[in-house]
This record gives sequence, structure tokens and C-alpha cells, in this order.
Amino acid sequence: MSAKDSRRVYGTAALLRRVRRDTTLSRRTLVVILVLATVAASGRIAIPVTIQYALDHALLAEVDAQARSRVVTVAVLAGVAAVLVAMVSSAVMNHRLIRTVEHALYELRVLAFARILRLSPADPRADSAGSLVARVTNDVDVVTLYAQSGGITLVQNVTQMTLALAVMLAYSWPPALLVLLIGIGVPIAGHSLQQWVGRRFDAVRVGIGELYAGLLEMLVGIDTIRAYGIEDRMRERAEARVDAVRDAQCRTLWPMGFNVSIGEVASGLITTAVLLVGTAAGVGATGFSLDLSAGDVVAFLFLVTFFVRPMQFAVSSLADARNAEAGLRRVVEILDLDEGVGAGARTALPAGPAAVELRGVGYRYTPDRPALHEVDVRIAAGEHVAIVGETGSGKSTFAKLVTRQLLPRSGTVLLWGIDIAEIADSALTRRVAIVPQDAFLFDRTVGENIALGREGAGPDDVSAVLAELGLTDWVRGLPDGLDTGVGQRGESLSAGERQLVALARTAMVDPDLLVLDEATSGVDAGTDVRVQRALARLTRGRTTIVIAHRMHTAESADRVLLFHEGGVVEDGSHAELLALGGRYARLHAVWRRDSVTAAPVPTEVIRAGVFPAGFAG
Ligand SMILES: Nc1ncnc2c1ncn2[C@@H]1O[C@H](COP(=O)(O)OP(=O)(O)OP(=O)(O)O)[C@@H](O)[C@H]1O
Repeated sequence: MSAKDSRRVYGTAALLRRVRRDTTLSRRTLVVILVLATVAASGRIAIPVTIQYALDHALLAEVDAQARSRVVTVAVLAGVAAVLVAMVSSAVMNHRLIRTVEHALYELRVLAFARILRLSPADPRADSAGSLVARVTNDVDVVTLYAQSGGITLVQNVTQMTLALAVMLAYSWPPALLVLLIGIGVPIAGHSLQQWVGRRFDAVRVGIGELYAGLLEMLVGIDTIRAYGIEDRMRERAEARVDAVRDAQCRTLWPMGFNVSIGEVASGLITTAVLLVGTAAGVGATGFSLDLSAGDVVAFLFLVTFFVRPMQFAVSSLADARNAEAGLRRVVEILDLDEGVGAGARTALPAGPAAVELRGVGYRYTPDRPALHEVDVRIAAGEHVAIVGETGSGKSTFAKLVTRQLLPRSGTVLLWGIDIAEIADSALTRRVAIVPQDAFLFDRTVGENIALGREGAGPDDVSAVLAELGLTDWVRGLPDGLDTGVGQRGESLSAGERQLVALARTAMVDPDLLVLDEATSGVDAGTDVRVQRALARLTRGRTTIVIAHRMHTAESADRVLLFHEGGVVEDGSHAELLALGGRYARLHAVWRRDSVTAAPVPTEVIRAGVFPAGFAG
């Protein structure tokens, strides 16, 4: 069983209970729908009863013409009234049912979206983005479609069958019992078939999720696909996923076919059994008399039809129900995923830059290999620390732990001396910011992207922040200034410009702990100077942790932490670590050689540096 399969598995009843728990779907609404369905079914069932009444008390009875016509008139009027009542209550029930289901699905969709936004990046059960999208779009739609067609008729059919059976029992219990036995036997006999259908539809829904995931990945990576000329290979992969969905859908055909025939066989069985028992009783072969009038027989046969038809329909639409159930299950499963990392309730935090402490912190993404182990580090308030180390040494994991994107599997992370798990989300996001290497920009204007950093921020706040970071001239130079659109994911801006927007957005947050993953992408010298200046101003007065990819960043930090194989192996100032002559000194020598032989860093950039030399908080 894979990690993703380890989610809670919901049976139909548990699934419906879960939906009721998470939505405002009330028991009262369900009762009202059931009452309306019963009234509608009663209206339909009343027809055979009126026919029986007319037959027994007028058409086949020895009464005078006046009495006959009175009885027929009453029967016809009652029949018309019953049809009208059935029509109106059926319409109201349909409306209620669709509205209720739509509302519940809307609520589920909203909840699922909210949960996706708060998903823990470390939850191994979380799907890829595309598959999650499929869950809140396609899977919800399948349920909606079913509710609007099969769901309504299922409610109507089941109520009609129940009522028809009750009236049949009132007419004559032996054949009614037979109908009941066969009626109960059908779902029991078809149980494994239903499970078979359910499994096949689960596979279809998973396949559709994977198809979405592949499509989304291709759209996001379209530039890379074109750049490497791998369109054909990607198309083949996409086709393979489309084929997989088609095959999964084809595999539902056999069980669905059997499903339909089960309904047909059952209805044939019921009709034949009733006729046989009726005839046998009529000729005295059963040893008992059914004692039925001609009207009763006609009414009974009508009622059998009223039982058999909906049963046939209900059984054949069970396949659609299984598909909808599979979709609903995939939506509900999202709600079971870890809701981000545990947010506490503490909102009051000490003022000023954060002191950071890790006590015996360990983290592993997979059970077999720790990404970090037994890390003990104290970073003083206002200190500027550079994190260096080879790729895969645990730098990003460390950054995620101090910003609570991950919670430690062992040990404790403390900010301002408080366990990070106790701090409320709102407080943490106001005081702690992380700037990734290539920050994500939304398809809005430069000004709007920056303003996102602070709730309620307007153009004046944005301008003030830009002035603070020395970026006013840069924004003025953009085609439409602050109103310049950045395009999808910020594609209309250069990598350096995207960094500037991200830095300004972070400055809006005005955090007391700043964690930066230094950009490695090539930025032209002019923009780089701007970036470094903005960084120098942004980091001033804040505890800053930088994952350093540049030599001068480590050189100018107060302190350097060298990571190796998930642990801090060297800790000290740049000078101290150089003097130590260990890993850092060797890494630094390689950096130095590469920066001389490959791309010399402009002196103005070195002077600007993230941590200007000599600056200590
Ligand atoms: N989401 C993940 N799932 C599984 N393993 C992961 C995940 N993220 C990181 N790892 C593993 O954890 C270890 C530490 O990764 P981490 O990203 O912290 O290293 P890093 O020093 O930041 O590397 P880089 O400089 O390349 O970003 C690596 O072995 C990495 O393969």
C-alpha cells in the first residue's frame, strides 16, 4: 500500500456521515425531502387504488347507473388530485434536493480549497497539484451531475418501491412477501458486483486525477519542454495517460452491463413469481386462497409494475451512483490531509527581532533517510547568519523548520524563546517571512503584488516601501510604473526584477525574522546591484538567515553555519571558519576559484553585499 493509499477508506455510510458533519446539510432538510418524496410516491401509488375502487364498486359491481357514475366520478377526481399532488410535490422535492446537494457540494469544495491552501508540504499523502485540482473540479462535478439526474430518481424510486410494497402487503401479503424477498435478494446478490463496479470507478477517478496532474505539469513546464524539444516525448506521456483513463473507463463496462441485466432479471423474476403464485392460488394449488377481487388483482399488477420499474432503474443507475461516490470520496479525502503544520493559539509575541533556537531538531521526509538530525543552534536576536553547504545537506529543510513550513519530527524550534508550534498562524505570518529563490508573482500589477505583503496596503504604502529599499527609480523606469502587469507567474519581468518585487513585498510584511534563499539565477549587473542594495536595507535590524549561494554573502555575515549531511558541522564567523581550515575553508576556496575563473562578481555588488561588511544587526 503506497503512502497515498494510507488515507482513511470511507464506506458509503461513513462517507455520507462525513459529508453531513462537514457541511450544513441538516437532518431536517433530509426529512423534508423524504416527506416530499413520499407524498409524490403516494400520489402515483393512489392511481391503482382508485382503479381498484372503480372496478370493484362500480364497473364490476351490481349497482345502478347513478351509483356507478358517482363512484367513477369520485375515482377519477381522486386520481386527478393524486396525479396533481404527485406532480407538485415531485417538483418541489427535485428543487429542494438539487439545491441541498449543490449547497453541500459548494461547502465541500470551499473546505477542500481551504485545506489545499493549508496543506503541509511534508504530507506524503498529498497529491500533485493537478490531481488536487481534479478533486475539487472534475470529481465534484461528477457528484453534481449524478445528483441532478440519478440521485433524484433514486430517491423517488426507492420511496415509490417502499410504498408500492406497503400497499401490496395491504392487498395480499403472500405475493407481496415474494416481491419483497426477490427485491431484497437483488441487492444482496449484487453486492460483490457493486463492489466490483465501485473499484472500477475508483480507478477511473484516480486516472482522471493523474491526467490533470500531467496536464498541469506540462503547462507549467511548457518553456522547458519547448527549450529541450521534447514535445513528442511529452505528448506520448500525455497520450499514455489519456489511454489509461480510456482503458479504466472501458473496464467499467462489463460490471455496468451485468448491473443492468441484474435489474432486468430481477424484474422478470418478480413478475413471473407473482403471476405463478397468483395463478396457483387461483386454481387452489397452493392450499390457500388469495381472496382477491378482480379490482385487487388489477391493482396488484399495477403495483408490481410500480415496484419493478423503479427497481430496474435504481439498479442500473447504481453504477452512476458508484462513480459519484468515488468522486465524493476523493473530495472528502482532501479534508483528511494534514492541515499544514500545527498552528498554536499564541498571538502575543515579544517585540523586536526574533531569537531563534533549535534544540535537538531532526526531520525526515522519508522514513529511511533523515534530512536533518540532532541540530542544536542558537541565533541571537538581530544576528545575520549565512547557511552554506553542499546540495542536499539540509539547508532548505532548516529554513522551512524555522519558518514552520515544516514541524520537526524530533526536538523543538523556538522563536523568541517560544515553541514555534504554540504560535498562532496570524502572529507568525506577520513576524516571520521567507523569500524563496524565485519568488512567485501573481498575474497582477507590480504594485498589487507588492501590496499583497500587508493587508489593506494602498499605493502610498507601496511607494513608501519602494523608497525605503531604494527602488523608486526602478519602478519609475517600468513601462507603467506600479501599474505594470507582471504576466503569468511574473513572466513579463526579468528574474532580477521579480526578485525586486518579492523583496518589496517582504518589506511590506516588515518581519522580525527574515529567511532568504539567495537567488542563483543570472541577473544583469545593474539589477544585481539594486537587488543587493535592497537586500541590505531589508535585512537591517532584523534577524536574518540567508541560504548563501554567493561567496561574499557568507563573507559579510556575522556568522556562518556549515551544513553537511543533515547536521551543522562548522559554526563561526567567516574568518574563524577560514582559520579552521576545514570544509568551509575548502568550499570557500572552490567558490573563490570559480568566481575568478567563471563570472567575476562586480566590485560594486561586493561592496553592497547582503550583509554590508562590519554591520552587526
Ligand atoms: N519533499 C521532499 N521529499 C523527500 N525528500 C526531500 C524533500 N525535500 C528534500 N528532501 C531531501 O532531504 C535532504 C535535504 O534537502 P534540502 O532541500 O534541505 O537540502 P539543501 O541543502 O537545501 O539542498 P539544495 O542546496 O540543493 O537546495 C536531501 O537529501 C533531499 O533529497
